[in-house]
Amino acid sequence: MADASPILIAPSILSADFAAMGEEVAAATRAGADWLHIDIMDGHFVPNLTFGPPMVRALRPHSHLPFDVHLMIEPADPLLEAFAAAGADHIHVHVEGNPHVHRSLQTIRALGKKAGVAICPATPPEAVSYLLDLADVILVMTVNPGFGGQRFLESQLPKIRTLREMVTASKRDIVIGVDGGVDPLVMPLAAAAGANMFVSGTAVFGQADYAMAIAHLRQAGAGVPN
Ligand SMILES: O=C(CO)[C@@H](O)[C@H](O)COP(=O)(O)O
Ligand SMILES: [Fe+2]
Repeated sequence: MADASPILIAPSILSADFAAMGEEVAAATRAGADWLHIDIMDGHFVPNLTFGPPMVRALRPHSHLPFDVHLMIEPADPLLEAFAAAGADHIHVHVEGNPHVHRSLQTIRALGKKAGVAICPATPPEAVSYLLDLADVILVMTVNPGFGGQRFLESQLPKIRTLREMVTASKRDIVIGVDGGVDPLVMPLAAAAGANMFVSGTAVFGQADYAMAIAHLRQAGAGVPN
């Protein structure tokens, strides 16, 4: 998961134009995104519905960037193979709602993909402590999952700090991502707490100039000691 850039920006297509998704993905790619974040919602684990593997497959030709697929579905296991086959590069499974999440991560890795574990605001950081041997990414939800455009929960900053300490102690190269309400004001706070991947929907796709929006986020998080 090593990257030349210490800061990874992953625009979330949840805030893109659903009627022009292929072009939106291509535009975010041209604009300098590092990963593309794809939110999968099932109307059960979260109170909203988005799309499934066919959308991931349809978008695949529109970008060479890693597809970062955030599964807000319960259960996730029956669909891991389908998302991998559709073109997902990283697959995040929630610790909540997936009692055998360690096995889910094993499955994702066996499929040749990066394994991510996502953690909701009300879940303590210790919930991922027995997953550090497998996780490539920890995705810290900084809003309650289900919708874009919510306010960043500053209550999650101590959790990010704790997770950074846990990752350092594990001696594994695990990306810590933040997802929800990320904008240029939030960037230095989350980066200082130890995040190095930043999902942003509204602050990218809600702007007229995606390249400027991504550059602004990157700049705001750069050079922050953690
Ligand atoms: O997973 C989710 C929401 O559940 C996120 O990926 C959102 O799509 C982020 O959108 P903004 O908060 O940046 O608008
Ligand atoms: Fe997400």
